Amino acid sequence: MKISVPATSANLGPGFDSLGLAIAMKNQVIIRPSKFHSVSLKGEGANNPALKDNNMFISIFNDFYHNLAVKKRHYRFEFYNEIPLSRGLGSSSAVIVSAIASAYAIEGIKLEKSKLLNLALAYENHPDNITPAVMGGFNVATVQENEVKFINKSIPNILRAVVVIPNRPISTQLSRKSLPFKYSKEDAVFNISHSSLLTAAFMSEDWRMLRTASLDKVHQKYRMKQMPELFDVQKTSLRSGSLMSTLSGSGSTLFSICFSEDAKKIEKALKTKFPHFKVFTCDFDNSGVRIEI
Ligand SMILES: Nc1ncnc2c1ncn2[C@@H]1O[C@H](COP(=O)(O)OP(=O)(O)O)[C@@H](O)[C@H]1O
Ligand SMILES: N[C@@H](CCOP(=O)(O)O)C(=O)O
Repeated sequence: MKISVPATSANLGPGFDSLGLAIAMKNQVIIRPSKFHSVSLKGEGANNPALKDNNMFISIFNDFYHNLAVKKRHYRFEFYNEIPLSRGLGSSSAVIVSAIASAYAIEGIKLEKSKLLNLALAYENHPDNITPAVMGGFNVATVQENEVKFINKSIPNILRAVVVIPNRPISTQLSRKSLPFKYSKEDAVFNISHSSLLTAAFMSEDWRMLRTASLDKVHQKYRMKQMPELFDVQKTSLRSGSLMSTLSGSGSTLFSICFSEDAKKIEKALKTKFPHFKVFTCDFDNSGVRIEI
């Protein structure tokens, strides 16, 4: 059995804890029955001892498998990870979603995507990464009475993502602690109006509106201060023709959206100016979690 889950970019500027989309970069796990429990890791995190000794996937998988399995078996888990850890590309959401989906699929129990999403919420209480990880595409999500309420839309292939991944991680948990406890009414109104405009721009495919709509006063400036070079990455991307450029999740990745024909030029400008960062162009993912039995 093979499960794959896409990387995600959350917030998209003003939509803190609410907006997110999926890109065509994924983590995959192949699970086979085996005589003993065993784990192999390739790609991102392969040299991280924490992922071998105390793997978040295995512990979440066990939470569900022990309740669902009629007859417990041993498995070999082969992980092929493309999503870097703690770079703001939803690595933890991908793990949560794939672990829950795997436990159900291995027992042959059908799991609706909406139920998977609500189960994932117990492990990550903001829905902006888990929703695109499950659904793919662009998503607006909120949580009401422990349920994710969301609207999803596919992203057309006239658009590309340009991704800049710094060599330093930022932990989501710590990064959230660097944010203010209170905001002024002006900042709240600014973000509500921009987030609404950004959502309307995605829904009506008014891509020229993204540049104005993606401005934010709630989180980016506080977080980007930890890595001031990111302000320069953002400026370079916008000057080179991006439609929008925002901190991805809690960082440290800077995420830009552009018309497909502009992607190479933007990628080249960013690679030239920031040779120490990983820069690449990527498609969007409109499918979300995939299970192949
Ligand atoms: N492929 C993986 N396998 C197991 N655990 C992972 C994997 N990727 C991420 N994690 C867990 O998620 C944590 C990173 O989560 P977080 O700081 O929220 O970063 P991100 O912004 O990438 O979601 C890691 O420290 C690790 O515990
Ligand atoms: N809304 C969250 C998103 C965190 O995304 P991640 O990919 O950095 O885990 C936040 O801004 O903290």
